[in-house]
Amino acid sequence: MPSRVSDGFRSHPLHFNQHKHLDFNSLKELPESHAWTTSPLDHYPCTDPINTTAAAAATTTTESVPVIDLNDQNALDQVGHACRNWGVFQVSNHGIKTSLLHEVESAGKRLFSLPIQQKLRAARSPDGVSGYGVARISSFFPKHMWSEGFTIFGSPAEQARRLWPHGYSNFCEVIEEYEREMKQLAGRLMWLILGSLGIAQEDVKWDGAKGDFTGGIQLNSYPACPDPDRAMGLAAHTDSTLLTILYQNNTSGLQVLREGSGWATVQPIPGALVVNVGDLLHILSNGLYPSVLHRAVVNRTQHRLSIAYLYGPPANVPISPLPKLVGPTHPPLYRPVTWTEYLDIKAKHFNKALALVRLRGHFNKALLAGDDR
Ligand SMILES: O=C(O)CCC(=O)C(=O)O
Ligand SMILES: [Fe+2]
Repeated sequence: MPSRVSDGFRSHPLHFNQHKHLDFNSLKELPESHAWTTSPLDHYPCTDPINTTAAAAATTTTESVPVIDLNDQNALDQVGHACRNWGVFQVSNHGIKTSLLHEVESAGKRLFSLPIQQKLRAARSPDGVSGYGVARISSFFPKHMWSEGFTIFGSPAEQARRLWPHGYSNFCEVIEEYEREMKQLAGRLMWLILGSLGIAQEDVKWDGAKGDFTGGIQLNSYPACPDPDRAMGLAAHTDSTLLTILYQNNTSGLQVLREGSGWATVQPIPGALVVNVGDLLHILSNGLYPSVLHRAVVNRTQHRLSIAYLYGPPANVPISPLPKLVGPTHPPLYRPVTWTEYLDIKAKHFNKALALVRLRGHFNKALLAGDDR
């Protein structure tokens, strides 16, 4: 990860010793620290206070997230429709071998099944990016989440060596291959998504780009939970990425908020990948493609694993609404912001970040003044 992107995380250290590291498998009851007083399923932030309809819906819906076959000749139109109406879709025929998906899944399982003391040897440091720990968004919520995570930006070797001093090479090989393949797929998906907005490669200038588009891997583990209705796997959030590609094992848990309808479960489809619009694509598209609010719920019997590939632009490139999408009747809604700067704002203001880079000066100041963190 380019150092300047990691600066976005480092400027707001997360103090993990405030957070409880649990040995989830040994617990027969949900501890108070993890029991959400109101149903956690009703607890979610409003991403964009200007848009209150999203915040009004707390119910669930049986509607299904679109599934798109990338080999379908109508894939471009389907992607456009899904991004505009959902901010998320599933893809099949994406070119990633099922065997690689299975390998990365078992690498994740191997990691999370280690004894807690061993995992803590690779704990993410308070101002660090990579390693084992609780979700970064934990500090914004009064209760802990029923999950553990492992973040990898850059080479996995340093962290993997701490976990398995004598046998880390297989883990690293799998992760590195997964990173390479995901980066390629993410690039392809980004141009497909932009293509669906009528944007070609020559329409976009990545000003002053130093370095490459890049990504990181977030492994998430959600152990079976003795009291799932009072627990939260991962609280509602949007991703601070251009886009995220998520592989989930055969256990459901991911839910996305469909505006006007409620929370829709993203049913796992063997071999398929979930693609969601992140905050930076929301900005590039001038709000046409919404960054989707999503969360993970847990269940009583099955362990769930998910692997997110978090894709973003070169750290120093200002991201702003694309010129082709703005005009006299469509003024730009967001100011330019680099990935590093955006991560910094998100680390400090979480769900208010997108509203804070929105071009409404007086409104943003009011938001900052009312910041309740
Ligand atoms: O586990 C999931 O399904 C969601 C994970 C997620 O949202 C994330 O890692 O940002
Ligand atoms: Fe996410």
